[in-house]
Amino acid sequence: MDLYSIKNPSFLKSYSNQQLEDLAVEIREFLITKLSKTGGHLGPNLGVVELTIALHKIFESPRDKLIWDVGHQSYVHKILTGRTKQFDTLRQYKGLAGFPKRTESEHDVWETGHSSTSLSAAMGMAVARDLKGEDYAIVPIIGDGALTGGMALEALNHIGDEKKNIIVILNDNEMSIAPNVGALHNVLGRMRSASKYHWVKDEMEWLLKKIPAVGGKIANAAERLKDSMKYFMVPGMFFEELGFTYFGPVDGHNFEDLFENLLYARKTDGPVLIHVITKKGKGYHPAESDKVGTWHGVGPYKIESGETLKKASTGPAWSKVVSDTLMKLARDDERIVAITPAMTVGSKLEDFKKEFPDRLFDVGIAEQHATTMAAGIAAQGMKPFLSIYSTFLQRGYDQVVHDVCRQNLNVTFGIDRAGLVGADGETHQGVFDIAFLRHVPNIVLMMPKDENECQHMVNTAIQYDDGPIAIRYPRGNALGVNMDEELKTIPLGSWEVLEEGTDLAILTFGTMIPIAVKASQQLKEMGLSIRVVNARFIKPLDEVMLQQILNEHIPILTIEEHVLQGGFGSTVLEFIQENGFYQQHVERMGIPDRFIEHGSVNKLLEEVGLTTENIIQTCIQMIPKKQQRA
Ligand SMILES: Cc1ncc(C[n+]2csc(CCOP(=O)(O)OP(=O)(O)O)c2C)c(N)n1
Ligand SMILES: CC(=O)[C@@H](O)[C@H](O)COP(=O)(O)O
Ligand SMILES: [Mg+2]
Repeated sequence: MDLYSIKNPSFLKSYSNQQLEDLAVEIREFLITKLSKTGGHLGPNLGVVELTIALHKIFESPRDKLIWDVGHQSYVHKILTGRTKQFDTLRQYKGLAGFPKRTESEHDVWETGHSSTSLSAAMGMAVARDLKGEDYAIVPIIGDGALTGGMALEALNHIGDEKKNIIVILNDNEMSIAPNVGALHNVLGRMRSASKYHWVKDEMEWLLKKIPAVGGKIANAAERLKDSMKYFMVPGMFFEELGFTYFGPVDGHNFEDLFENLLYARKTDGPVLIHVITKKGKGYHPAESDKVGTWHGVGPYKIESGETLKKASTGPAWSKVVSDTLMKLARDDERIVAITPAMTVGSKLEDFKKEFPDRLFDVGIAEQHATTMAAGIAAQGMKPFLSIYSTFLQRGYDQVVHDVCRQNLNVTFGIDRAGLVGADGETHQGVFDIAFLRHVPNIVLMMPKDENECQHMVNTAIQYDDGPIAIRYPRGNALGVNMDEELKTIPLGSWEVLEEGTDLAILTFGTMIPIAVKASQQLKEMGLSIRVVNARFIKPLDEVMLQQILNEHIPILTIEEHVLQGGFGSTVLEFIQENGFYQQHVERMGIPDRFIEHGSVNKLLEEVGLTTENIIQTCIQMIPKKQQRA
């Protein structure tokens, strides 16, 4: 099959199993080759090649609804639905998205990116289908990692009770990003080793009923016996007890096994859960043998060796600066405990885990639990450090407000991936956390300009015992500046002037500092004197310095790699209004009121106007002409 000729999955109906096997080989080769150039979620997609083919053979997408949980494993689905030729642009600006996208295809019936939403979406679609009297299959595909997400369990609870016709495909590869964790993972482990429960049950009934006269009575007795046998034969009665008909374990790389179970499930009334066993990274040795999670999401690599092609980086990964500093502090401070919701690898906490195995907790994809657990740890006088991506902290918002800040507990938030993240696109941009945190009483919120200030901020947070405190830092690598030997504490709410200036003051922080300084230096050559202030504390503001600037009656420009609505600039505007500076000229630069799609961070910064050139133009427009002539 020429993958580029695929327009839709209908061709699969006429394919023999051998042809499907050949197709699977072709798709694997395609993925390994293409992603060696573009990068992407190679491991997850290599694991679902046969499963995706089987689903599109048995079901009629888009009439039947395939819902991909997280959606990082939807590349095969995208190939089978006519998007092969777009893979050269995978996760690139205006290119093919790395997750399902409704504007890309009618087969993408639900958009994902954040984990554990598929079952709730499926239930919603089932409610609508049944109320409208329509008839089609609804098939969420959820991984064993995503199943540890709280909302997945909320949905299972509801679906099982409402008895909706939904066919849940549990794609169990024993991996989240890293090896999966949790009691549910252990239950699945017992299920994986169980024999095929349903075939044993049905074959036995069929045989018993064949015995003339007596058989019927024995069959009834056996029925009662069978139900009690269930408890022995299906250790994972977990799903049956929740109201699902459980099928499994099914070999997710065996078409016959997949077809039998999918066809059986399709004619079964009520909710069904098919427990499919797959191998993450199947077909590419480096990914298949990955025990850490390196091949979950990768950059470009050499196919032969599996060696990833490292981009020239300036400084260390921001996440590593944070975790190394935390390790240094943890050696002398036994109060410190690190928590991650399933992102040990991404947050560079492997070394912390090695050195302090009893003081690192990977709670699974459970951000709400992680946040309130941190509160519980702090309530007992310890110092929890919750390392959590900005975008995933959105899941724990109520826990931040209700459990951490309201009780004023000493939780430190390491808000990783703060700012534009790039290739993962709009579901992952870390551009809302200032807006959803700064208005919460008791929280301190800061962002370092470089890795040296970052290590001091981690220290400042650990030494701070007056309530919750958050450091936000970006994805990728720091600037490559020198690191002080000794850790310092930074006075809370203290900003610093980086460039002196008398015509206009730029207030900014974090990743925007370099372009603000560059703009100021270029404007200086044009005769304009632009102050650049490192407003490294977003809450509390440095009210003394801000008051001084306001008393100079010079224009103020705030710049942030964060949404404008409710961001840092809004905080400055509120202060100005509350302090009666009604004539103050303020302009704000930041991310506009829309979702920012995937692409390189530099390209996205350009798209939203966060560039040196745009800062220069904005400053020129803000400074009165006469002043410029002076
Ligand atoms: C709410 C949320 N938290 C964390 C993540 C990061 N994440 C993406 S995929 C993944 C692991 C998913 O494991 P699983 O569902 O088993 O899929 P697999 O990669 O094994 O196919 C995680 C933790 C996310 N996308 N959403
Ligand atoms: C699909 C998903 O949510 C994760 O795999 C995410 O893509 C990881 O992001 P980083 O690459 O920034 O760790
Ligand atoms: Mg998994």
